[in-house]
Amino acid sequence: MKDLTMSLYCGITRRRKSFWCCRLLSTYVTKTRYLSELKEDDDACKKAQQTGAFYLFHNLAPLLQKSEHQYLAPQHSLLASLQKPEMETELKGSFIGLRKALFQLNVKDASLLSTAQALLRWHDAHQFCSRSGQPTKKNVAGSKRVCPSNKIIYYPQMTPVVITLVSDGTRCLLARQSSFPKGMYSALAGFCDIGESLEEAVRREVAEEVGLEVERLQYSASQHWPFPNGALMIACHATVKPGQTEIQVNLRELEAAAWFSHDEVATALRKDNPSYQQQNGAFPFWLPPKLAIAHQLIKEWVEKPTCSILPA
Ligand SMILES: NC(=O)C1=CN([C@@H]2O[C@H](COP(=O)(O)OP(=O)(O)OC[C@H]3O[C@@H](n4cnc5c(N)ncnc54)[C@H](OP(=O)(O)O)[C@@H]3O)[C@@H](O)[C@H]2O)C=CC1
Ligand SMILES: [Mg+2]
Repeated sequence: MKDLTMSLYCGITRRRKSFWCCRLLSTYVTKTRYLSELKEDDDACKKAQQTGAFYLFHNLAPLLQKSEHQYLAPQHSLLASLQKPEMETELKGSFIGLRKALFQLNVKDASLLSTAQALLRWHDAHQFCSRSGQPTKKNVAGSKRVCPSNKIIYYPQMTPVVITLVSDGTRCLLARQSSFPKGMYSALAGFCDIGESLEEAVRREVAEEVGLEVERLQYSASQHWPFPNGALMIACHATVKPGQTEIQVNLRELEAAAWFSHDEVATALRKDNPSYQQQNGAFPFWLPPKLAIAHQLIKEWVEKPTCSILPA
């Protein structure tokens, strides 16, 4: 049972009724302030847990129910202690790896489960103070851990990753790693180095991976991404100078990279993930699923390939 209780993640969805202010606040502001209060106030958080809704995890795998071609993520109120098999039988579901299920969940559940898993993984990896070596203690909300001997507070950390769709004005550059599913190409991604700005990370990653110099870039959006250990994906469009488009693939990082025409990309975007192999043994070209920010970047480019981009 220890595993299950350790892995409970509190996703409180019901608002406290007694919360009021002098002026009328929007639902979003009220909810945000309530959640912020729960992070600071252990007693309020314990109280909220009595009426809150929970996702269940076991060894970082959420409890899900299979329904046709999708997974459902049921929420539960506080549960009696049960062993894993009884829990699965009782709740008519099973604990399934997030990597397997993520693309078959609705957007809200996928986002909450990814956040919950990242938080659980961080707690699991920060059981001890790196200064004193003593066990750290988590607050009730799970928003921080404190070392009782020297009072150092540890907050959950995120790793920034840049993801860039490079264009030469008419084509876009897509690449694949050998670990990607067969035939899938994506935008260039890379972890930010310590001390780097977002712009510097984009320029370095593009130079390292495909040997090109970025001339202009434009921020698009960001996304929390649960794999491999949770990252903040920061997505940008970038252009290279016309006439300086010869790719030199860094084979230590990528299996292949190539320029793709607007038509090729627009056609691939309309297709689902093809799992079949063609007669010549090759796999058809396809793109990351809708939930991935790479898909959003590529879709934006297809819809507006010549959007104005700022100097890098
Ligand atoms: N949501 C989306 O649409 C997409 C998300 N991604 C995600 O972006 C992430 C980064 O892309 P990727 O091309 O692999 O990154 P990189 O190009 O930076 O290469 C990864 C390598 O960098 C090293 N590295 C440096 N810093 C870190 C760190 N903080 N954590 C882990 N490894 C680090 C590791 O090398 P070593 O093992 O030798 O130490 C690792 O194998 C991936 O985790 C991937 O899941 C990628 C594409 C699309
Ligand atoms: Mg990379």
